[in-house]
Amino acid sequence: MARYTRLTEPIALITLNNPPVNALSSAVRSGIVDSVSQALKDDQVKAVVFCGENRMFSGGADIKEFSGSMSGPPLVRMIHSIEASEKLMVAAIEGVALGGGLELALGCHYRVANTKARLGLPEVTLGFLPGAGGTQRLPRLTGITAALELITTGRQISAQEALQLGIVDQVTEGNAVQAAMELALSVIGQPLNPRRLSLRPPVWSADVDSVCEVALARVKQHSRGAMAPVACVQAVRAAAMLPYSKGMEKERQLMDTLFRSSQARALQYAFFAQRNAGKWSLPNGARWNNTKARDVQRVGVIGLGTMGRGIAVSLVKAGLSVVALESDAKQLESGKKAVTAMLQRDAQRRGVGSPLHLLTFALSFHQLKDVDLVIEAVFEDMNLKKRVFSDLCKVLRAGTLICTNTSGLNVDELAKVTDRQHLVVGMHFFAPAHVMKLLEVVYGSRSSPEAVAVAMALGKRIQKVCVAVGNCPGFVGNRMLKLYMDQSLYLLEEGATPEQVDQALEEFGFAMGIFKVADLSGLDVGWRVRKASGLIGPDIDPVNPSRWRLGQRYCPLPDMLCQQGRFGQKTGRGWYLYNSPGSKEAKPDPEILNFLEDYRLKYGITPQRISSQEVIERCAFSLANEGFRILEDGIAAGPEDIDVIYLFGYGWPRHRGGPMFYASQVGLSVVLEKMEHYHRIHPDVPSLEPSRLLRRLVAEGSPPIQQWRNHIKNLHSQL
Ligand SMILES: CC(C)(COP(=O)(O)OP(=O)(O)OC[C@H]1O[C@@H](n2cnc3c(N)ncnc32)[C@H](O)[C@@H]1OP(=O)(O)O)[C@@H](O)C(=O)NCCC(=O)NCCSC(=O)C[C@@H](O)CCCCCCCCCCCCC(=O)O
Repeated sequence: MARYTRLTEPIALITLNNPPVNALSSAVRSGIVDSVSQALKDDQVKAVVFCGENRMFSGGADIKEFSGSMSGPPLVRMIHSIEASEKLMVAAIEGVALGGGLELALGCHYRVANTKARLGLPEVTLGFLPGAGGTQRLPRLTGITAALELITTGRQISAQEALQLGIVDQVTEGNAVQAAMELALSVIGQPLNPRRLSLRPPVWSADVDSVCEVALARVKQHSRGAMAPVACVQAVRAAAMLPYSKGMEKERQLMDTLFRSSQARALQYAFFAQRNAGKWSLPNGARWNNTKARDVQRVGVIGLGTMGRGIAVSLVKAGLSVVALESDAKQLESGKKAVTAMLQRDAQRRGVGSPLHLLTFALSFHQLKDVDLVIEAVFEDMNLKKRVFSDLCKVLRAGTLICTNTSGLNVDELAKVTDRQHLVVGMHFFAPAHVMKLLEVVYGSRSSPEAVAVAMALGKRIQKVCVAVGNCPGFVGNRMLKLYMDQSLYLLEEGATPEQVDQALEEFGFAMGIFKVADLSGLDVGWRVRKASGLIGPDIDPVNPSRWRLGQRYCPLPDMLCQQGRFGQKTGRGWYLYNSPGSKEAKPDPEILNFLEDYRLKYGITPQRISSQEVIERCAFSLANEGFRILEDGIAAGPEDIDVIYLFGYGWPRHRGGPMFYASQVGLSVVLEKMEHYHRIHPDVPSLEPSRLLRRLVAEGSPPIQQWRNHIKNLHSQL
C-alpha cells in the first residue's frame, strides 16, 4: 500500500499505492510509517520523496473508513513525525493532492507539483474540516485570508495558483518526482526548522477579527445551516491567535463535534451516492459495465427556447458539434443571438477561445441528416413532440438516437411514432440547462441498453450528474415534486402564507422556498400542463372552482392566480410581489394575504396555525413517501439515485443527504407514524397514505439505507 524504493542517489522514494485515488487508508498509513522508519534507519538516505502510483498523489483520507471504527496509525501523528524528521521530506504532487493528501504534503519540508495537478482541502464538503493539521499549517503558509477562502469552500486550485499562494515551492511541466529529487539534492543539508510549518508562530495580524467576521458572515449566508463551514472559520482563526499545539487542540475539538454529526454522515452519503448514480442498471440486467456506448460527435437540438438554448450551450462547451434547429426564422434569429452571447460570455470568463465554429443554425430538418443524436426540446405538448419525432425519422440515418427533453411525458408513447423505438430515450435537463447539473436519462420499455449508455455517456461528457430512471408521469423528480407542491398548496388553504412555508423550507436548508421557485419558473407553465391533462376544463366554474378533481382533493389556488395574470417573476406578480416584471426580489404581497383569506372564507375553511415543523414534515415526508413508491415501482434503482436527483435538480440541502436519506435519519418509524397521522387528518389526500415499502421496511426493523435495495428486490418475491 506504500512502496519503498531506495534510489541510487541518497534518496528514498515512498509511493502511495491504493488505486484509484491513493486514499490514505489504514494500510497506506501503515505502509508510510514503515517506509519512513526504514528511510530513517538507512544512513545513506538523506532525503525522502513522497509520490503516488499512477501519477496521482492522493485524494486524501479514505472516506469509506469514516463509517466504521478507525484503526491504523493516526494521520495527524504520522504527518507530525514526517515533519519532525531529521531527514529532508519532499512531496512530488501529480494528479491531485486533496484533503489528507495535501495535509501530508504540508507536513513535508518542500512541495513540487506538476502543472496539471490540482490541490485543495475539500473536507468542508464532507461535513468536517481538514483535521490532520490542515487548518493550522495552511494559514501559516498562505496567510489567513487565502486559507479561509480555500478551507471554507473546499475549492480546488491549480498548481500555478498554489505556487502564487506559496503552497508549493516549484511547478514543473515534467515529471514531478524527477523535479522533487532534483530539488531535494539541491537543498540537502540546509536547516529544516524554517521549513517546519508547525514551528511558525501564529499568523496574527491586526485585522484578524474583522477578516474572520467577514468570512463568518459569508459562510453563514451560503451554508444554509451547514455547520462545517462555520467550524472551519473557527479553526483557521485559532491558527491566527494560538501557537500550533493549541491550534491543533482547537482543530481536534471542532473535528470531534463534526466528525460523527448527522450532517457529516449526510454529506459523505451524498459523495458516494453521486458516484453511484453513474453505475446505472436497468431492470433487464444491463448495466454501465456490461454495455458499450458508441461515440457521439454531432448532435441536433430541436427548439431554441430556454431549454434548447441551455442544452446547445452545454454541448458546444464540451466540444461537440451542434446543429440547432428552429421552426421559423424569427425564433431562430432570437435563439441564435442568445446562444451566441452565452457562449461568448462563457469563453471570455474562462479566458478561452470562442467555440462558435462548432455551432450551425438550421431551419430545415434535412440539416440534421448527419447527426449522431438528436435532442428534442420543443414545447411540452405530446402532439407537437410526436410530429417532430415522426418528421425526424424521415431524415435521420438509421442508427441515430432520438432523445426527448420532456419533463414528464410518456417516453414510450413518443417512441411509438418512430421507426426506432429502441433508440428513443428521455434526456430530462433542468432549467437553466447550461447551469443545472442534473440530467435524468429516462429509459422506456423498448429503449435499448446501448441507447441508455450513449445518453449517460453524453451527459457525463457535458459534465452533468446523470441518473437513469424509468418511464412514468414526471419520472422521478417531477413525480415527487407534484406531491411536495400539493402539500405546500394545502398548507396555504389550511392557514399558512407563502412566505411562512418558504421560510420553513429555507431554514431547513432549501436554496429557495417552493413558492419562490414557482414564481421563478412561471406559474403559467403548470397551468398549461393542468389544462392539457384535463384538470382544468370548460366545465370548471372560474369563480368558485371545485376543490375536487378526478376523484381527489385539488387546490385551485395557482389556477386562480394565473387567471389574474399573476405568472410570477415574469409578470412582476405571483405568490410574491416584485418591483417590476423580471425583477428577482420577492416581497410579501398583502393582496395575496387578502386573497387567501377570501378563499378560505368562500370555502368555509377555518384557518389553523401551521408550525414550521408541520411544513417540513408534510413536505419532506411526502417527498420520501413518494420516493418509496418510486422504488416499489422500479422507476429508480435505489434511494441514492432519488437523493442525487433532489440534491442536483431541486435544491435539497446537501447536508441533509436527500429526502430518502433524511427519512432514514429521522427514523422510518417516525416517518410512518407522521404519515399515518397526516393521512388520518386528511383522508382526502391519498398520497399521504404511507407507502407499502415504508411499512415493510419499518416492519423489518428499519434497516440502514444502504440495505434498502435488498428489501426492494424481495418486495415482489413470492418465496
Ligand atoms: C480524487 C477525485 C478528484 C477523483 O475524481 P474522479 O472523477 O477521477 O473519480 P471519482 O470521483 O469517480 O472517484 C474514483 C473512485 O475513488 C473513490 N474515492 C475518491 N476519493 C476517495 C477518498 N478520499 N476515499 C475513498 N474513496 C475515494 C470514489 O468513491 C470512486 O470510487 P468508485 O468505487 O465509485 O470507483 C475525487 O474522487 C474526489 O474529489 N475525491 C474526494 C476528495 C476528498 O474529499 N478528500 C478529502 C477526504 S477527507 C480527508 O482527507 C480528511 C483529512 O483532513 C484527515 C482527517 C483526519 C481524521 C482524523 C479523525 C479524527 C476523528 C475524531 C473524531 C472521533 C470521534 C469518535 O471517535 O467518535
